[in-house]
Amino acid sequence: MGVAHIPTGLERRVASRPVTDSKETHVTLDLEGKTALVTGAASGIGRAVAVRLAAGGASVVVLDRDEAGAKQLASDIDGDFLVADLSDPSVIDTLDLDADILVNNAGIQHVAPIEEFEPERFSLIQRVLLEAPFRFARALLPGMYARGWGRIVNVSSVHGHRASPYKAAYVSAKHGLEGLSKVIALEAAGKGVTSNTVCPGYVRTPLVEGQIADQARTHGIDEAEVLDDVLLARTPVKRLAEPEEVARLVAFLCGPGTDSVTGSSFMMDGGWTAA
Ligand SMILES: NC(=O)c1ccc[n+]([C@@H]2O[C@H](COP(=O)([O-])OP(=O)(O)OC[C@H]3O[C@@H](n4cnc5c(N)ncnc54)[C@H](O)[C@@H]3O)[C@@H](O)[C@H]2O)c1
Repeated sequence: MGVAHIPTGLERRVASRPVTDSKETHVTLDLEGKTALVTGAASGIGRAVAVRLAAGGASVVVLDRDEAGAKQLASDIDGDFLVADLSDPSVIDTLDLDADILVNNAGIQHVAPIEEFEPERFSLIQRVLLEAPFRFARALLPGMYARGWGRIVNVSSVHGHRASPYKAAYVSAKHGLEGLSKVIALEAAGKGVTSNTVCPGYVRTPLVEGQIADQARTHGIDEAEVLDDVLLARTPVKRLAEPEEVARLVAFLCGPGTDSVTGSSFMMDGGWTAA
């Protein structure tokens, strides 16, 4: 995955757009005594989710393939870490897992026309984005059922609901994740366990920065044009979301008192799909 950075000038321009709702919300999360497993938590959205759940009182297990990042965050939030590469999701079955909250967040992206999309890369993206969430749910649901309480939040995407060209693997995996999340919700209904998806549009993280760089290369234009003419052109609020905004919604769905909120998808796309 590319980790190119948005050029400084551009970053300044985006940052200068006001975030009108950035004030801390006063929703208190009572997650004392709960354990949360957050995948892909060493960076971006997963990191922000792990920080927020820990602030709400949960014991957080940070899972990532990035050992240094996972270790550092676990130490910062007084949690634990697990190093696992989900490109082989069968590794999940070898871990001794138990948690009240599962946030399936780890993700990768690749942009190419179908005729140039290597099948191995297509299947890698399905494994990380779809098979791993299935295996995590399979491993954790029995414990959640036994305790009569559980929360599963799948970090999907606008692309779980609509397609863009050149993202065959990502779009199909995220559509699959939407279906998986609903099946889990139906099977878990009445057992105190919920399953939902959150569907961000564009969020300022290394993944989206890599995507900007990829698209600039594919179309032979510069990164500032990709940001303005592609990403922000689709986003009525005209700015990238911040990982912490996504984390607020994820944390709400992980909290108590939300048993009826299940089998749903929550768009967080700055108005993109409303248009
Ligand atoms: N950034 C966006 O604009 C955006 C928009 C919609 C959806 N999403 C989704 O949000 C989720 C998080 O994305 P992000 O933008 O924070 O990305 P990111 O690149 O900042 O973080 C992804 C994390 O996943 C980990 N990861 C990737 N492959 C892994 C593997 N094989 N095994 C273990 N860990 C692995 C990475 O090490 C990294 O820590 C993804 O599922 C992504 O599809 C992001």
